[in-house]
Amino acid sequence: MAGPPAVIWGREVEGLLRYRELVPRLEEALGKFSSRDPAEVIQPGRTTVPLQKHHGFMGLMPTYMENKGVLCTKFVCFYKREDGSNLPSTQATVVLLDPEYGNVKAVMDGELITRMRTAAVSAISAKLLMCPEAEVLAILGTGAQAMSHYNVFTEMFSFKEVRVWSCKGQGSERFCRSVSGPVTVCVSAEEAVRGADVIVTVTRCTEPVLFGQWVKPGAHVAAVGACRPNWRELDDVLMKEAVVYADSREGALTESGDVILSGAERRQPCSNPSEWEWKMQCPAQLVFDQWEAKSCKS
Ligand SMILES: NC(=O)c1ccc[n+]([C@@H]2O[C@H](COP(=O)([O-])OP(=O)(O)OC[C@H]3O[C@@H](n4cnc5c(N)ncnc54)[C@H](O)[C@@H]3O)[C@@H](O)[C@H]2O)c1
Ligand SMILES: O=C(O)[C@@H]1CCCCN1
Repeated sequence: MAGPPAVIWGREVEGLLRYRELVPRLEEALGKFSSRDPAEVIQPGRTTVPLQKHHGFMGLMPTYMENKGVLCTKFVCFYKREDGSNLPSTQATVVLLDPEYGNVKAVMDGELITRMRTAAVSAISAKLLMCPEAEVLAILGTGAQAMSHYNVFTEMFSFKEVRVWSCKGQGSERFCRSVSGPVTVCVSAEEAVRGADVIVTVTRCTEPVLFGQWVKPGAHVAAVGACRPNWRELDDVLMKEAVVYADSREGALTESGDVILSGAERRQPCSNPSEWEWKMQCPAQLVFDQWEAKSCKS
């Protein structure tokens, strides 16, 4: 008889997760996911339940890695809070099961896991796609994802300048206090992104905040925030000019408002997966991925 599950919460998760270990594991797992070998990763598109009364959604994100013996799911609730409340916009729990018996082995606080996993995957996309001489990073948004993106991007790369912008300056002060390096706070999204080599969009907005006319050719954009089919962060111009990469084609075509609503041309996947579902990853033990659209303005 299996014992009760381990509960790994809050500070304990914080003490265990390090980008230097997480990033290579994610690279490996996303590569396996792209291979489409069911013994490596089975990860159906997530099921999303609207929580209309609370302006939110619950997503169920199961994954099985047979070869690794990892069976797990994440439950994530995310909200579009308009009331100025301080409640978090994302809460998550990760449940790890024994694939042979089905018993729960561990229950983990998924909030930090979500923050770090998402940012790590964006950083991996930059590692593979950004121009090697990239000097300027711009982050649109100043919330939880903005901070985790700042942390992993500055740990993995040497930018000369990091700029940040948020709607009405919300959270900029807290952002500057919380991160450990220099930041330039910009008064407009345009000011932040003009001339930037890498742009991360991590806002909760539902209309475009990043416009193609501001983005310099060759810039790499990690578009993270618009994770519902009717939410946007990038405008049609940028989407149509960009080469778009996603870790899951199905996910992007089901959940990415930027992909779905822009009418951007879709190429069929080709025999070389790196051209479409490239060597992107999705986590291993911490498996619970979804889509994440990345574009690289050509
Ligand atoms: N793709 C993924 O895997 C993934 C993972 C986690 C979170 N997300 C999404 O990323 C987004 C950011 O997540 P978070 O946890 O940092 O949220 P957060 O609430 O901590 O921060 C949101 C930021 O967006 C800004 N903002 C809100 N409304 C805006 C608007 N209309 N225009 C411009 N900026 C606006 C806020 O000022 C804040 O800086 C959310 O939409 C979330 O659902 C996606
Ligand atoms: O997959 C996730 O963890 C995120 C949480 C927030 C909404 C979008 N998806």
